Amino acid sequence: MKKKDFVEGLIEKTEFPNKGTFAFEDREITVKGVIQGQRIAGQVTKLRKDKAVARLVEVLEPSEMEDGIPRCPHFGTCGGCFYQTVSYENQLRIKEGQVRELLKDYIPDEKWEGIKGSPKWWEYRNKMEFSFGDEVKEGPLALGMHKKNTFHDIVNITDCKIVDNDYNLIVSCALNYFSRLGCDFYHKMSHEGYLRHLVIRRSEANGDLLINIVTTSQADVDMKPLAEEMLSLPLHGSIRGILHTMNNSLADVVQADRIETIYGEDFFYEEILGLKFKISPFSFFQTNTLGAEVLYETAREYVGETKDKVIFDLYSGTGTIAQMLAPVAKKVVGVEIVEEAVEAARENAGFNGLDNCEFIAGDVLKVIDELEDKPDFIVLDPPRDGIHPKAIQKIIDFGVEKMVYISCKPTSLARDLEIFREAGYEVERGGCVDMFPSTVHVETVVLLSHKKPDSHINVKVEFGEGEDKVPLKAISERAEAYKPKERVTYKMIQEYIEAKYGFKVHTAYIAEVKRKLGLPMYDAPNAVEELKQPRKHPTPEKVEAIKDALKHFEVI
Ligand SMILES: C[S@@+](CC[C@H](N)C(=O)[O-])C[C@H]1O[C@@H](n2cnc3c(N)ncnc32)[C@H](O)[C@@H]1O
Repeated sequence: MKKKDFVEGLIEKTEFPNKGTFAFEDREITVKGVIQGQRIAGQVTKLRKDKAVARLVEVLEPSEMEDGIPRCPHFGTCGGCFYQTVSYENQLRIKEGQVRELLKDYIPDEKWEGIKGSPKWWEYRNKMEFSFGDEVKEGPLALGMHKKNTFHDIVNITDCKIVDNDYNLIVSCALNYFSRLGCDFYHKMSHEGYLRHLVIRRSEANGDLLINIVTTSQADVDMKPLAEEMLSLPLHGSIRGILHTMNNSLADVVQADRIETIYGEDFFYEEILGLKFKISPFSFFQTNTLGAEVLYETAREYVGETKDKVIFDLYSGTGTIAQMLAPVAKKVVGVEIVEEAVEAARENAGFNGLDNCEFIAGDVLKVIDELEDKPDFIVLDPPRDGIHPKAIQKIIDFGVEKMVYISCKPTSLARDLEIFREAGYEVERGGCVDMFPSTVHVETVVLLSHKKPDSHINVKVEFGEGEDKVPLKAISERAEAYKPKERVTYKMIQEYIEAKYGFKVHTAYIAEVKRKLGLPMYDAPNAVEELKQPRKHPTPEKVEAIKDALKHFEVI
């Protein structure tokens, strides 16, 4: 086999999010963007001894899991949905299987509680970010989603099925307006051009819409006529506000240098589990409102009894979880990095009549050191990349008995669970909630609990000389033998090695040698370092020196 060769095979299994493998000649071939059971053709891009990586060229035969016709005319070209040909039941089966496989070392079968589906499979999104660009290089202006497997090309969206049709009408209206005016889109490479994104948010509770047109300030276009055209569209819902955000940053993210309200207000209201939330243009809110109710109910069940407890809601967004728990807790403290979301959370707590919530703006990693309260319980709901390893260590240092971790990326969760496990936490309950039908994404919720002894036994003894009595001398001898040894730190090992061998060893190397020897890792803050440098390994000379130090300190 050579690079660029064409290979063919039946996808035997896939791992999250959609990476499949099949056997070809004597190699295991990995290919992205496939479904278990598909027969595919690929082209080899990387070659190793008994493995290869291929790029998907064509799906030759569908999988047995694919029993539907895609609803959306953009399916296949648009980079948004992936599973439209798969029945919803099978989508859940695939996602659950992938998460189970990924977390099998952390969640035993008896602790796994399955996957819960989204109440709505279509038109479920309450927010969509469309991008301006072109469908082909130098082509006419386009507005829609990124094409599958590309960063630059856009597919015009006219009939997206995972949003309400109001979104499609607004997108077409904006595209027509800017095309008529001959406006150019912002080119990421040259940083020239005007139009960047169109972000639409919609309340599931009442259909209200908030429209945000994001541009650079490289042109001066009158947005009022566009607002009037949008307001005359035959929409199901009513437009609550139309905003124009100026963003001149080089990064391809929706953020604001300046926001102008063209029409109405710069917020709208959403309802979840009977609570009301004010949502502003830049604050995080779960994108599937009804799915979020299922997620939050699952989390609430995992949290359990909250009476008289101080709860930390870390990565709190607009404070949804905090406010759901506050009515039956002593106090809830939310920490969130987006200030606007924190302001909204405070305001929301006011609407909902809650006076035992405190919301703090800042990075969890830093704010955590300044918190005055001590938590009895912690809820974690970090962004996709998971929790900063140093923040995990600080969270562990609170020493709470239980935590709930909600994750929107199971690979990040698996990485973080390793650190929690090393600190003595194990998963007591775990399951998935699907908030993103037709896409590869899925939420996972786990309840972490600090390990306790399995059981206690009571033994009655009498001390002294004579039958059935335990002599005091024997006790003192035994106590000497069982006296806990001095805790051997990484620093002690490093100093020993430097003094004896004259070189330094990284804590990550010590951790690696300890792990290979099967030693307990509860005391390993260096897991952090290890994550940062996953590819480096100690030389045999350093391994021997570390083992020697471990023997010296009677660790082995
Ligand atoms: C997955 S969302 C969860 C929000 C909220 N729990 C909810 O359900 O709506 C993650 C949140 O973490 C916030 N965030 C990201 N990095 C952060 C950090 N370092 N410190 C605090 N908040 C952060 C994001 O702004 C976002 O609101």
